[in-house]
Amino acid sequence: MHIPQALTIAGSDSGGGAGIQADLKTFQELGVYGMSVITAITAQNTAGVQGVYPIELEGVVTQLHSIGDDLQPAAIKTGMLFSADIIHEVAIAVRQYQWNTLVIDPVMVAKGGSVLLQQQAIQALIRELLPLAAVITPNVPEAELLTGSTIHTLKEREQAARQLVQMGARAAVIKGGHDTSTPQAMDVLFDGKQFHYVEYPRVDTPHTHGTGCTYSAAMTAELAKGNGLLQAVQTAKAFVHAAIEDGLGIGSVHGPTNHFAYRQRRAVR
Ligand SMILES: Nc1ncnc2c1ncn2[C@@H]1O[C@H](COP(=O)(O)OP(=O)(O)OP(=O)(O)O)[C@@H](O)[C@H]1O
Ligand SMILES: Cc1ncc(CO)c(N)n1
Repeated sequence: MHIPQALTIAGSDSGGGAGIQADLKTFQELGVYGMSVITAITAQNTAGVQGVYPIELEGVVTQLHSIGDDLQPAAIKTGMLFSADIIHEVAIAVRQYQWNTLVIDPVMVAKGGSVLLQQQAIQALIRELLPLAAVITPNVPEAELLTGSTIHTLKEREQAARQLVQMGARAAVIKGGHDTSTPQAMDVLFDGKQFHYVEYPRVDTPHTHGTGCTYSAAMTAELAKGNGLLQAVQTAKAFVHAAIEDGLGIGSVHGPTNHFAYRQRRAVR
């Protein structure tokens, strides 16, 4: 039996809603065998981030080699990378092991404002990792920092997606989760040739902890199965929308999404 395999390189979220935990749950729900390289431990819950503890560089490098020397992930995603040094080592491993289907979720700050990527690491992300990306999935504030442009309108989002491709990514998805001015949560995909618009109604809920991680992990899982990018983005959008809509009501503040929801809905159909 062939099981598609995927790798996440990201931070641990003790609360289980974002980071490595969200990624592995999403891989499993979509029928993909998940592996992980942990870059940092965060002490985190639905109220916020209580602590960030980066893994020492040698520990990250050894994990990368443990995977690359033995296992063959068909798709890889990055989430919280924290430092320029970690980004540098990840870029070396991506090239060495020819991890060509790379999804970059350029995680920079948690929803409560805690720093998950050091300021001086943004340039390393742009220079070293972005040119290796099959797709990069920033939200609007992340896209602004990566491109150096302010983004208010749809035209500006399209321009930013095009610019990220000019900067070396093969494709870019600019997410619309932060734009509460429209009733639709619309994401713009530029695949290097064309724009595609993937949207679902915005869900009025405080329980959106880990949406970005879950979305990019679902995309990675679908790419690991051999699906094309547009199909992967569409399935990922359906997955994260179900996860937001059927929120679990766990924790006291910004609860996690429901990683079971997409599979459970399909089972009852
Ligand atoms: N309230 C909502 N209702 C419906 N869809 C949403 C909502 N919030 C976010 N989304 C969708 O969830 C996906 C993840 O986007 P989001 O903008 O939340 O990512 P993010 O800000 O990177 O998340 P994170 O804070 O977890 O890093 C996108 O497809 C976005 O459109
Ligand atoms: C570990 C981790 N990665 C990513 C995010 C962004 O949601 C988070 N809150 N925590």
